[in-house]
Amino acid sequence: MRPETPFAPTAPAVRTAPAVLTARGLAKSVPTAAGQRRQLFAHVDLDLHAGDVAAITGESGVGKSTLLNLLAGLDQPDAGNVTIGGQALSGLNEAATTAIRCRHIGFVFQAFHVLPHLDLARNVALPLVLAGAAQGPALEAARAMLDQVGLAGRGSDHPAVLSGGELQRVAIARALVHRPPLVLADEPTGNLDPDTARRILDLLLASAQQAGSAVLIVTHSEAVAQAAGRALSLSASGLAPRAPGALGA
Ligand SMILES: Nc1ncnc2c1ncn2[C@@H]1O[C@H](COP(=O)(O)OP(=O)(O)OP(=O)(O)O)[C@@H](O)[C@H]1O
Repeated sequence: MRPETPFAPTAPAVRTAPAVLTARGLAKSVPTAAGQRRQLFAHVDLDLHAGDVAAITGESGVGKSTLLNLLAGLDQPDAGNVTIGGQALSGLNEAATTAIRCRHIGFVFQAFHVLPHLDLARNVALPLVLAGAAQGPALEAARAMLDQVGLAGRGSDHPAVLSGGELQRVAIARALVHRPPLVLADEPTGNLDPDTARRILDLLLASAQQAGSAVLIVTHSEAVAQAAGRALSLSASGLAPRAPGALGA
Protein backbone atom coordinates (compact mmCIF):
# COMPACT_ATOMS: atom_id res chain seq x y z
CA MET A 1 0.00 0.00 0.00
CA ARG A 2 1.45 3.34 -0.96
CA PRO A 3 2.03 6.03 1.69
CA GLU A 4 -0.66 8.63 2.19
CA THR A 5 0.18 12.30 1.92
CA PRO A 6 -1.11 14.43 4.81
CA PHE A 7 -3.24 17.39 3.76
CA ALA A 8 -4.07 20.43 5.87
CA PRO A 9 -7.71 20.32 7.05
CA THR A 10 -9.96 23.04 5.65
CA ALA A 11 -11.45 25.68 7.93
CA PRO A 12 -15.19 25.32 8.65
CA ALA A 13 -17.34 27.54 6.40
CA VAL A 14 -19.36 30.47 7.75
CA ARG A 15 -23.11 29.97 7.15
CA THR A 16 -24.35 33.11 5.37
CA ALA A 17 -26.27 31.70 2.40
CA PRO A 18 -28.84 28.99 1.71
CA ALA A 19 -27.54 25.49 1.17
CA VAL A 20 -26.13 24.71 -2.28
CA LEU A 21 -27.35 21.13 -1.86
CA THR A 22 -29.99 19.69 0.46
CA ALA A 23 -30.92 16.02 0.66
CA ARG A 24 -33.68 14.75 2.92
CA GLY A 25 -34.67 11.18 3.67
CA LEU A 26 -33.01 9.61 0.64
CA ALA A 27 -33.50 5.87 0.26
CA LYS A 28 -32.35 3.65 -2.59
CA SER A 29 -32.66 -0.01 -3.52
CA VAL A 30 -31.25 -1.87 -6.52
CA PRO A 31 -32.58 -4.88 -8.44
CA THR A 32 -31.21 -8.33 -7.65
CA ALA A 33 -30.65 -11.22 -10.07
CA ALA A 34 -33.62 -12.98 -8.42
CA GLY A 35 -35.92 -10.17 -9.52
CA GLN A 36 -36.22 -8.65 -6.02
CA ARG A 37 -35.02 -5.31 -4.67
CA ARG A 38 -32.12 -4.92 -2.24
CA GLN A 39 -32.12 -1.83 -0.07
CA LEU A 40 -28.75 -0.03 -0.06
CA PHE A 41 -29.49 2.84 2.32
CA ALA A 42 -32.27 4.95 3.79
CA HIS A 43 -32.63 8.15 5.84
CA VAL A 44 -29.79 9.99 4.11
CA ASP A 45 -29.84 13.69 5.04
CA LEU A 46 -27.20 16.17 3.90
CA ASP A 47 -26.73 19.94 3.69
CA LEU A 48 -23.80 21.46 1.81
CA HIS A 49 -23.12 25.19 1.80
CA ALA A 50 -20.78 27.30 -0.33
CA GLY A 51 -17.19 26.60 0.69
CA ASP A 52 -17.98 23.29 2.43
CA VAL A 53 -15.70 20.36 1.72
CA ALA A 54 -17.16 17.03 2.86
CA ALA A 55 -15.91 13.48 2.36
CA ILE A 56 -18.07 10.38 2.27
CA THR A 57 -16.45 7.10 3.23
CA GLY A 58 -18.01 3.70 3.79
CA GLU A 59 -17.59 0.03 3.01
CA SER A 60 -17.22 -1.00 -0.61
CA GLY A 61 -20.68 -1.62 -2.07
CA VAL A 62 -22.59 0.38 0.56
CA GLY A 63 -23.83 2.75 -2.15
CA LYS A 64 -21.54 5.80 -2.18
CA SER A 65 -21.43 6.14 -5.99
CA THR A 66 -25.17 5.48 -6.12
CA LEU A 67 -25.73 8.28 -3.61
CA LEU A 68 -23.63 10.71 -5.69
CA ASN A 69 -25.74 9.84 -8.73
CA LEU A 70 -28.92 10.60 -6.76
CA LEU A 71 -27.48 13.93 -5.61
CA ALA A 72 -26.65 14.85 -9.22
CA GLY A 73 -30.10 13.86 -10.50
CA LEU A 74 -28.55 11.08 -12.60
CA ASP A 75 -30.69 8.49 -10.81
CA GLN A 76 -33.97 8.65 -8.85
CA PRO A 77 -34.32 7.85 -5.13
CA ASP A 78 -37.03 5.46 -3.91
CA ALA A 79 -37.88 8.05 -1.25
CA GLY A 80 -36.72 11.49 -0.20
CA ASN A 81 -35.75 14.55 -2.16
CA VAL A 82 -32.76 16.53 -3.40
CA THR A 83 -32.67 20.31 -3.76
CA ILE A 84 -29.90 22.05 -5.71
CA GLY A 85 -29.58 25.83 -5.74
CA GLY A 86 -33.06 26.07 -4.19
CA GLN A 87 -34.65 23.91 -6.92
CA ALA A 88 -36.15 20.52 -5.98
CA LEU A 89 -35.20 17.81 -8.49
CA SER A 90 -38.25 15.62 -7.90
CA GLY A 91 -40.85 16.02 -10.61
CA LEU A 92 -38.51 17.75 -13.07
CA ASN A 93 -38.25 16.31 -16.55
CA GLU A 94 -34.92 15.16 -18.00
CA ALA A 95 -34.26 18.45 -19.84
CA ALA A 96 -34.83 20.55 -16.72
CA THR A 97 -32.66 18.23 -14.60
CA THR A 98 -29.90 18.38 -17.22
CA ALA A 99 -30.07 22.18 -17.25
CA ILE A 100 -29.65 22.30 -13.45
CA ARG A 101 -26.78 19.82 -13.67
CA CYS A 102 -24.99 21.90 -16.34
CA ARG A 103 -25.40 25.13 -14.42
CA HIS A 104 -24.73 23.93 -10.88
CA ILE A 105 -22.64 20.76 -10.87
CA GLY A 106 -19.16 19.63 -11.78
CA PHE A 107 -19.11 15.82 -11.58
CA VAL A 108 -15.95 13.72 -11.44
CA PHE A 109 -17.02 10.21 -12.38
CA GLN A 110 -15.12 7.17 -11.14
CA ALA A 111 -15.00 5.95 -14.77
CA PHE A 112 -14.00 9.43 -16.06
CA HIS A 113 -16.60 9.52 -18.91
CA VAL A 114 -14.18 11.42 -21.13
CA LEU A 115 -15.42 11.58 -24.74
CA PRO A 116 -13.00 9.56 -26.92
CA HIS A 117 -13.58 11.46 -30.19
CA LEU A 118 -12.77 14.89 -28.73
CA ASP A 119 -9.27 16.13 -27.90
CA LEU A 120 -8.51 17.00 -24.28
CA ALA A 121 -9.11 20.74 -24.63
CA ARG A 122 -12.51 20.13 -26.23
CA ASN A 123 -13.41 17.59 -23.53
CA VAL A 124 -12.56 20.05 -20.77
CA ALA A 125 -14.28 22.96 -22.57
CA LEU A 126 -17.59 21.07 -22.84
CA PRO A 127 -19.29 22.48 -19.70
CA LEU A 128 -18.47 26.03 -20.86
CA VAL A 129 -19.72 25.39 -24.40
CA LEU A 130 -22.91 23.77 -23.04
CA ALA A 131 -23.41 26.88 -20.91
CA GLY A 132 -23.25 29.03 -24.05
CA ALA A 133 -19.60 30.21 -24.05
CA ALA A 134 -17.94 30.91 -27.41
CA GLN A 135 -15.55 28.19 -28.59
CA GLY A 136 -12.38 30.33 -28.50
CA PRO A 137 -12.58 31.55 -24.89
CA ALA A 138 -13.88 28.13 -23.78
CA LEU A 139 -10.84 26.38 -25.27
CA GLU A 140 -8.52 28.97 -23.75
CA ALA A 141 -10.04 28.38 -20.29
CA ALA A 142 -9.84 24.61 -20.86
CA ARG A 143 -6.11 24.79 -21.70
CA ALA A 144 -5.48 26.88 -18.57
CA MET A 145 -7.35 24.28 -16.52
CA LEU A 146 -5.34 21.45 -18.11
CA ASP A 147 -2.24 23.38 -17.07
CA GLN A 148 -3.48 23.43 -13.46
CA VAL A 149 -3.95 19.65 -13.37
CA GLY A 150 -0.44 19.07 -14.73
CA LEU A 151 -1.35 18.50 -18.39
CA ALA A 152 0.08 21.69 -19.88
CA GLY A 153 0.47 21.51 -23.67
CA ARG A 154 -1.62 18.32 -23.95
CA GLY A 155 -4.83 19.98 -25.16
CA SER A 156 -4.55 18.51 -28.66
CA ASP A 157 -4.00 14.94 -27.46
CA HIS A 158 -6.85 12.45 -27.64
CA PRO A 159 -7.99 10.43 -24.60
CA ALA A 160 -6.84 7.12 -26.15
CA VAL A 161 -3.16 8.00 -25.57
CA LEU A 162 -3.59 8.90 -21.88
CA SER A 163 -2.89 6.83 -18.77
CA GLY A 164 -5.62 6.22 -16.18
CA GLY A 165 -4.22 8.89 -13.87
CA GLU A 166 -4.04 11.40 -16.74
CA LEU A 167 -7.64 10.66 -17.70
CA GLN A 168 -8.63 11.25 -14.09
CA ARG A 169 -6.99 14.67 -14.21
CA VAL A 170 -8.85 15.51 -17.43
CA ALA A 171 -12.11 14.55 -15.70
CA ILE A 172 -11.24 16.84 -12.79
CA ALA A 173 -10.33 19.73 -15.09
CA ARG A 174 -13.68 19.32 -16.85
CA ALA A 175 -15.55 19.28 -13.52
CA LEU A 176 -13.94 22.53 -12.33
CA VAL A 177 -13.58 24.59 -15.52
CA HIS A 178 -16.98 26.30 -15.23
CA ARG A 179 -16.51 27.05 -11.51
CA PRO A 180 -19.71 25.21 -10.54
CA PRO A 181 -21.38 25.91 -7.17
CA LEU A 182 -21.36 22.17 -6.44
CA VAL A 183 -18.55 19.69 -7.16
CA LEU A 184 -19.33 15.97 -6.75
CA ALA A 185 -16.25 13.78 -7.03
CA ASP A 186 -16.23 9.98 -6.99
CA GLU A 187 -12.79 8.73 -5.88
CA PRO A 188 -11.00 11.67 -7.55
CA THR A 189 -7.56 10.62 -6.32
CA GLY A 190 -8.06 6.87 -6.67
CA ASN A 191 -5.76 6.33 -9.66
CA LEU A 192 -3.10 8.87 -8.81
CA ASP A 193 0.37 8.73 -7.27
CA PRO A 194 0.64 10.56 -3.89
CA ASP A 195 2.11 13.79 -5.33
CA THR A 196 -0.49 14.08 -8.07
CA ALA A 197 -3.23 13.12 -5.59
CA ARG A 198 -2.15 15.96 -3.37
CA ARG A 199 -2.17 18.39 -6.29
CA ILE A 200 -5.67 17.31 -7.29
CA LEU A 201 -6.99 17.52 -3.76
CA ASP A 202 -5.47 20.99 -3.44
CA LEU A 203 -7.35 21.99 -6.60
CA LEU A 204 -10.63 20.73 -5.14
CA LEU A 205 -9.95 22.58 -1.87
CA ALA A 206 -9.04 25.74 -3.81
CA SER A 207 -12.29 25.42 -5.74
CA ALA A 208 -14.12 25.53 -2.41
CA GLN A 209 -12.07 28.37 -1.00
CA GLN A 210 -11.67 30.60 -4.08
CA ALA A 211 -14.71 29.80 -6.24
CA GLY A 212 -16.92 29.19 -3.17
CA SER A 213 -17.97 25.76 -4.43
CA ALA A 214 -19.43 23.14 -2.12
CA VAL A 215 -17.32 20.01 -2.66
CA LEU A 216 -18.41 16.46 -1.86
CA ILE A 217 -15.82 13.73 -2.29
CA VAL A 218 -16.41 9.98 -2.15
CA THR A 219 -13.15 8.44 -1.05
CA HIS A 220 -11.39 5.45 0.47
CA SER A 221 -8.40 7.66 1.32
CA GLU A 222 -7.84 8.51 4.96
CA ALA A 223 -5.79 11.58 3.96
CA VAL A 224 -8.57 12.95 1.76
CA ALA A 225 -11.18 12.31 4.46
CA GLN A 226 -9.02 14.12 7.00
CA ALA A 227 -8.46 17.08 4.68
CA ALA A 228 -12.19 17.61 4.23
CA GLY A 229 -13.89 19.88 6.74
CA ARG A 230 -16.44 17.12 7.37
CA ALA A 231 -15.88 13.39 7.21
CA LEU A 232 -19.10 11.38 6.89
CA SER A 233 -19.70 7.67 6.78
CA LEU A 234 -22.45 6.06 4.71
CA SER A 235 -24.17 2.96 6.06
CA ALA A 236 -27.52 1.26 5.48
CA SER A 237 -29.08 3.61 8.04
CA GLY A 238 -27.80 6.86 6.53
CA LEU A 239 -24.95 9.37 6.73
CA ALA A 240 -23.25 9.98 10.06
CA PRO A 241 -20.17 11.91 11.18
CA ARG A 242 -17.24 9.56 10.94
CA ALA A 243 -15.33 8.65 14.06
CA PRO A 244 -11.63 9.72 13.74
CA GLY A 245 -9.53 6.92 12.24
CA ALA A 246 -12.56 4.73 11.49
CA LEU A 247 -12.29 4.54 7.72
CA GLY A 248 -14.70 2.10 6.08
CA ALA A 249 -12.92 0.45 3.19
N1 LIG B 1 -28.14 -0.50 -11.61
C1 LIG B 1 -27.81 -1.39 -10.68
N2 LIG B 1 -28.38 -2.61 -10.70
C2 LIG B 1 -28.07 -3.54 -9.76
N3 LIG B 1 -27.21 -3.33 -8.76
C3 LIG B 1 -26.61 -2.13 -8.70
C4 LIG B 1 -26.89 -1.09 -9.65
N4 LIG B 1 -26.16 0.00 -9.31
C5 LIG B 1 -25.45 -0.34 -8.21
N5 LIG B 1 -25.72 -1.61 -7.85
C6 LIG B 1 -25.16 -2.32 -6.69
O1 LIG B 1 -25.34 -1.48 -5.57
C7 LIG B 1 -24.24 -1.63 -4.69
C8 LIG B 1 -23.64 -0.26 -4.40
O2 LIG B 1 -22.88 0.17 -5.51
P1 LIG B 1 -22.01 1.49 -5.44
O3 LIG B 1 -21.15 1.52 -6.65
O4 LIG B 1 -22.89 2.65 -5.19
O5 LIG B 1 -21.13 1.23 -4.13
P2 LIG B 1 -19.89 2.01 -3.54
O6 LIG B 1 -20.13 2.19 -2.09
O7 LIG B 1 -19.63 3.25 -4.34
O8 LIG B 1 -18.72 0.94 -3.78
P3 LIG B 1 -17.13 1.11 -4.00
O9 LIG B 1 -16.59 1.75 -2.74
O10 LIG B 1 -16.67 -0.30 -4.16
O11 LIG B 1 -16.93 1.95 -5.23
C9 LIG B 1 -23.27 -2.60 -5.34
O12 LIG B 1 -23.48 -3.89 -4.78
C10 LIG B 1 -23.68 -2.57 -6.80
O13 LIG B 1 -23.43 -3.79 -7.43
